[in-house]
Amino acid sequence: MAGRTLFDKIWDAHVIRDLGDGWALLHIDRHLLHDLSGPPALAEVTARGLQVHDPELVFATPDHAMSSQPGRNGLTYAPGGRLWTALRDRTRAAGVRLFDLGEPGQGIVHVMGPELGIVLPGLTVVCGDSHTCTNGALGAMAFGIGSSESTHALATQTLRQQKPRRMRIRCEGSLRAGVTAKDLALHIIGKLGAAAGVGHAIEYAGSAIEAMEVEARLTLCNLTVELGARCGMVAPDQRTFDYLRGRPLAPQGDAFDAAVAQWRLLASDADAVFDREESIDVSVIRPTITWGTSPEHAIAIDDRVPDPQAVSDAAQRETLANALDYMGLRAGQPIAGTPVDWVFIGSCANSRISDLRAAAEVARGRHVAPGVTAWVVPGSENVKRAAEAEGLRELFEAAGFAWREPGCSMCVAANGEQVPPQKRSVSTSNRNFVGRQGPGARTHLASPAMAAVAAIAGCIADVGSLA
Ligand SMILES: CC(C)[C@H](C(=O)O)[C@@H](O)C(=O)O
Ligand code: SF4
Repeated sequence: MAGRTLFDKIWDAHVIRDLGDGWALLHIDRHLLHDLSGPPALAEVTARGLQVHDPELVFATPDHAMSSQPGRNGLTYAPGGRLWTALRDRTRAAGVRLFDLGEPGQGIVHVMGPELGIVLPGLTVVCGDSHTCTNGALGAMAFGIGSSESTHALATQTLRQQKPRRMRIRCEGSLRAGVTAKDLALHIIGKLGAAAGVGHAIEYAGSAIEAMEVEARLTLCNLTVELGARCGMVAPDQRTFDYLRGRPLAPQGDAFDAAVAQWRLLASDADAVFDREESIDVSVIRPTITWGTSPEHAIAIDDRVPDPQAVSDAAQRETLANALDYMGLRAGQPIAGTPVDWVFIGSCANSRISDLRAAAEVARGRHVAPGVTAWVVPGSENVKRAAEAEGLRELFEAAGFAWREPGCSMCVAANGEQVPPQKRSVSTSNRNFVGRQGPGARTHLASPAMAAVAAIAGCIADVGSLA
């Protein structure tokens, strides 16, 4: 028998029944709920006269529609208040554990799952949210699902799924100073295109991944859905085990060591065959930022925005021209030096403690440029408390950044916090779609260090360019 990939091994271990044609009924180990997708799925279970099958495998937290205003509660943003109340009522009725506002554990769902040890190697993890792929960084098979799937999973703890093709992206070499997992992710999407992963589960491998801290792997896997793949993963290794040891919901003591022995077996076999293989030399990557309205519109900081006239395909030419127009940029202009109005440091892509430290390193002893509004929104209550304990809040506030409460905030503007029309934002989030941060808002995706540099410089600028 040919060797198996990491994905194959987890898939095989969860098949309850082979349904033919590549379809199978899978056992689901963890189901995460947030304030937008959780309440309707829970309501539908009840409406059908069903019950949550395994409430102890389901975990909930409010994140999307919650105000990030200091001192907020669930009602501060009124439309979110209805969702907050529904999530509280329905999780309580179903016996599902809720990590509520102000409690350790609350946060962006894809930040709190790994942080609490809810997500573990080898598990199947679902959530009604496309960035569930983030969790694959721990060696889990994690993917976003739709609302009827969420209802199905709540009622049965199973899901009917079609096995995706397997793709491996080998990342070899060393990242240059100032180049992060975010730059790598944007570089990969820019190079392969936003549809490269459609129909595939992606495994990131190679020396650059082995050298990468777990939080950086979470960032990389987070952007997998922007490659079109539902699932991105990294084989669990010693870094993973060290990250997970002692997490409150991970196995403890001897049980943890026994689990590690099993987790070590999950890595793809040396003779495993992937349907597609890509190779990236990470040593050539420069700090990377998007110029347009798709994550694939990624360029190096010292590049120029493209000229649509140089593109032969008419449809592609129009897409680029529209993106330039929306973004208020001129064909061929250097991206560096473009003035910015807003900076958002947050989102499930980049709001963990290592992200905040990277931004703080830039902000230390400097000040946000006049006319720039800069926010730091920690990814979770635990990240917020850890950052405050090490003085990052004071550091950011002294530098003129606003320090906010944890949640999705301006990543998707579902809590009413928006970048104003035609204003330009550098954001550490993962989507720069038209209107993503508010109607007419212009979003440039970048790393935390790049975002902090933009806040200080008042324009898009290279990391390390500050005096
Ligand atoms: C609102 C939610 C369902 C959505 C998602 O699925 O990803 C959001 O988190 C996003 O990032 O666009
Ligand atoms: S932070 Fe942004 S990308 Fe992540 S779950 Fe929230 S809205 Fe989606």
